[in-house]
Amino acid sequence: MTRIIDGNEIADRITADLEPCLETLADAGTTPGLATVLMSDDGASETYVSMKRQACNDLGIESIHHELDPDAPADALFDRIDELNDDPAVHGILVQLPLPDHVDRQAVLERIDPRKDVDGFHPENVGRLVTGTPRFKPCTPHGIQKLLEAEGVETEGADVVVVGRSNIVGKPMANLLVQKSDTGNATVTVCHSRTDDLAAKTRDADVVVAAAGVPELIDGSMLSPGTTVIDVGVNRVDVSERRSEDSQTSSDQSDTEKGYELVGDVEFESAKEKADAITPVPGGVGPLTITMLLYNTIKAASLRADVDVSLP
Ligand SMILES: NC(=O)C1=CN([C@@H]2O[C@H](COP(=O)(O)OP(=O)(O)OC[C@H]3O[C@@H](n4cnc5c(N)ncnc54)[C@H](OP(=O)(O)O)[C@@H]3O)[C@@H](O)[C@H]2O)C=CC1
Ligand SMILES: Nc1nc(=O)c2c([nH]1)NC[C@@H]1CN(c3ccc(C(=O)N[C@@H](CCC(=O)O)C(=O)O)cc3)C=[N+]21
Repeated sequence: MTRIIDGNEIADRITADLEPCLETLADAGTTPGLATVLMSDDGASETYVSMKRQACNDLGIESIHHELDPDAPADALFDRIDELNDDPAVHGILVQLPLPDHVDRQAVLERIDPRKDVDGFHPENVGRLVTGTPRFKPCTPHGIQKLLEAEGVETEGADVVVVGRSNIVGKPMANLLVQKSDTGNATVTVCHSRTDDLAAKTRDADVVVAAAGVPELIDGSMLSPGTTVIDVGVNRVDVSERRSEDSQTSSDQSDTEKGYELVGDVEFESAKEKADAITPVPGGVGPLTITMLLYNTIKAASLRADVDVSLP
């Protein structure tokens, strides 16, 4: 029987394990604060930021939110980051991506104080990760590690294919999996848009991590029996478009109301037939990303307060 991995359940368990860490910090007089910065009108970005803020409020992390007009000059964002870097109530800073075209994304990520960089995107934190001395592990790959661990999926000696080489998912995922550690020790192949014969690579894998941002790129014909499939993709696909191309698609009422449906990078129905275990979209990797953001914010606060909180 194929296991459908319940990301919400695993995320809830880790979140519950974070509660005592917050109590330890409270005893030391610290309430962690996460600043979110949104410079976009994009509906998906607004949704993700509000989910992050809600998760902070639910756990007892202070959420401090800033919005900038997408047409504002890049300097307005740099100035805001400088203020947040200097604000003692702020332990973590998350600038929601993507940013408008006129803003240099890498310059923005480098402007964030690396000790407040709870995304783990600053070059200092990337360097630490690659050299095996991580401070903040990027939330999505870290969440995937937690998910594999919770499901008892052994990475040591496993052939893992990561589809995607972005700085936010694919590359840090590959870096974590090759580390000499209990949750690493995998043999990793990183695929991307110039990869020749992707299906041959994924068919040879014990674990496939799909993070290409291409709806249903990976289907069952590209997988061997027994594979663990981790679907990172969260793609909004127009409901009417999808209905006309596939009359079998079952969309619920809420999809119709929203006008879009969430689709992963994996074609779930055919992949499920081959996989040993598979994450759904929604309800797979996404909830873990948010939980690991809370984790990193607590870590940032504990490093600053110099208090050992025994993170899970
Ligand atoms: N669940 C979660 O928590 C999160 C989900 N996401 C989702 O994950 C997906 C990936 O995000 P992100 O990494 O930011 O995306 P990017 O667009 O930054 O990167 C996509 C990567 O996939 C590669 N790629 C694109 N098309 C193909 C193809 N046909 N075959 C093989 N590789 C391909 C690209 O190759 P190349 O480098 O050659 O262009 C690139 O390396 C998106 O759907 C995003 O919404 C992202 C973050 C968190
Ligand atoms: N600085 C920065 N850091 C990020 O970590 C970051 C970012 N920018 N920009 C965009 C991507 C995407 N991302 C997601 C997080 C959670 C879900 C998530 O929880 N998804 C739910 C469904 C959400 C819905 O209903 O729309 C799920 O999969 O179950 C999805 C996507 C973080 N990202």
